[in-house]
Amino acid sequence: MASRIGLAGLAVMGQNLALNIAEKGFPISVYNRSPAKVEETVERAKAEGDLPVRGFKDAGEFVRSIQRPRCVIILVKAGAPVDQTIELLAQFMEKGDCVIDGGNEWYENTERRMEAVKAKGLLYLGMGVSGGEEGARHGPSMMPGGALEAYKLIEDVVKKVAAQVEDGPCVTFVGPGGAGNFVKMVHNGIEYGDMELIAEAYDVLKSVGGLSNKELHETFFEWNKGELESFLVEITADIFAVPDDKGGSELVDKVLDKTGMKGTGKWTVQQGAELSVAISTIATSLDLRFLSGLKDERVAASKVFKELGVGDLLKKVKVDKKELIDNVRKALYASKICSYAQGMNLIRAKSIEKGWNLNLGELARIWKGGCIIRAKFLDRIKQAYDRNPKLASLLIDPEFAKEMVERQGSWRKVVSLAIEVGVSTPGMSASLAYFDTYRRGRLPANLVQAQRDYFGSHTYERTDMNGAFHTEWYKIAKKLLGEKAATTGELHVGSKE
Ligand SMILES: NC(=O)C1=CN([C@@H]2O[C@H](COP(=O)(O)OP(=O)(O)OC[C@H]3O[C@@H](n4cnc5c(N)ncnc54)[C@H](OP(=O)(O)O)[C@@H]3O)[C@@H](O)[C@H]2O)C=CC1
Ligand SMILES: O=C(CO)[C@H](O)[C@H](O)COP(=O)(O)O
Repeated sequence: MASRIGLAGLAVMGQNLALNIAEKGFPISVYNRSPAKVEETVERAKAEGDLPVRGFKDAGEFVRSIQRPRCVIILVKAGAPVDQTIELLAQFMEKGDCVIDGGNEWYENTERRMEAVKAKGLLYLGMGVSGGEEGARHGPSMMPGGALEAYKLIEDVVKKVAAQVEDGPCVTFVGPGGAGNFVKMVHNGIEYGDMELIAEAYDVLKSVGGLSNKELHETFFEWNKGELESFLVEITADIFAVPDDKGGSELVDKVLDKTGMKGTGKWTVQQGAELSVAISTIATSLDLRFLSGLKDERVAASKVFKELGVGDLLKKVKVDKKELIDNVRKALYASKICSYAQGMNLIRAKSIEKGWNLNLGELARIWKGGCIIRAKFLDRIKQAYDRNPKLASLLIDPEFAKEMVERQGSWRKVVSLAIEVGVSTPGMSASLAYFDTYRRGRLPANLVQAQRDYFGSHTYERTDMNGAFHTEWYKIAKKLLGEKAATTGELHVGSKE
């Protein structure tokens, strides 16, 4: 009997997603470039409950083993491997069949491929999948975008395979074109932000508060019972409890402080710049990955500044641990709100640019389970956008605005304390600065505009009348201040260039 669906690419994600699909009752054919992974997957399928998985080492036999219209999920390395896999499989696919790329792909590649396969009569979906190994195996969050007609071909499968939350499966048809990949990309940008903010909370608690790994485990464990309840806080609590199997204390202390990355966070920040959307918390978390990479430089710099006395700043503070833990919890929560607000604004900006008509509330809903950023407060983010789909920013949703105001005192204390003792909290600081900038009706941007007009005749607008204005700042200042300088000798005129 023909399989309901096929999956090509049997590394971490593909292998686990294939077993998940089979376990949900959909017979599946699997294929991988290197045959060893095909055997491995089939063996796992047997061992994990005699699941209906059929392995193929020949691409043609693989495609022909699937019921028509054939749907094939591809889960290989993003970029050229996806093109090569499509080229291989498309030879055997027929009009009406559907290719679904489940990788972390650049959305424009999806749009290009969608057009390319259309010539052969094939349908195409770019479906971001989140949840890592565990999620893929037992229920990920999935973000399919492309042709609705294509989504309808796999809707029954993905709805069963996705993580299930109280208001449905964590999958939805995101939108046309590369919308699914774009949304997954921003999900990953938010993931970077969350991880950086959690790391800063850890640093403050450990470096300033002197918490042991045991205390850190207990703190994060407790936090996970409240407003911060989330997958990343949960796994952080676990990490502090894992001993080093090579001896000594906990393993986390032996992990080199250099963060790796595959690219989706960088794309998110590039898109922020492209669309003129401030995503400073997310951008800061990317910068911190760059700075973490400069391990040798940082070690050398720490010696230079220690000799000059900066390394001793920490010794000067005494903190109340309980109060610090409470303040850091509130600072982390408020910072997270800023980060999610930024990510959502980026998605909306893209949606407007591309005419995708994305539903932010529904996106928050499908992130409630299965994915890496799953968190209790996503339900409230969903509600905020359901209440007002045109909400300019999460920050001004009445519920979130109130929460930020309630936490701003603690937030400021944590950031000030960190600055005082020289422990950097760039993500929390960037979030606080974002909040403080966004909530101010008047910024010093008037001075920047005046400077631009002074040196480049770029013109400026006025607060009290319409139109573009230019002032001969230099000439006026020279005349006015030059005269004064001549008489008092106190004032000086700048130069035009
Ligand atoms: N790992 C994770 O936690 C997550 C990964 N993703 C994304 O899912 C996708 C798959 O990720 P993952 O499972 O980690 O696998 P990898 O990204 O490590 O890719 C390995 C797979 O790609 C195949 N491959 C590599 N080059 C080629 C090629 N030129 N032609 C054909 N196949 C090729 C490999 O085949 P072979 O065995 O023959 O080398 C193998 O099946 C990626 O886009 C990734 O970013 C998304 C969410 C989470
Ligand atoms: O997509 C993912 C989770 O959602 C992957 O785990 C991704 O690899 C994470 O990004 P990076 O490797 O850049 O930290």
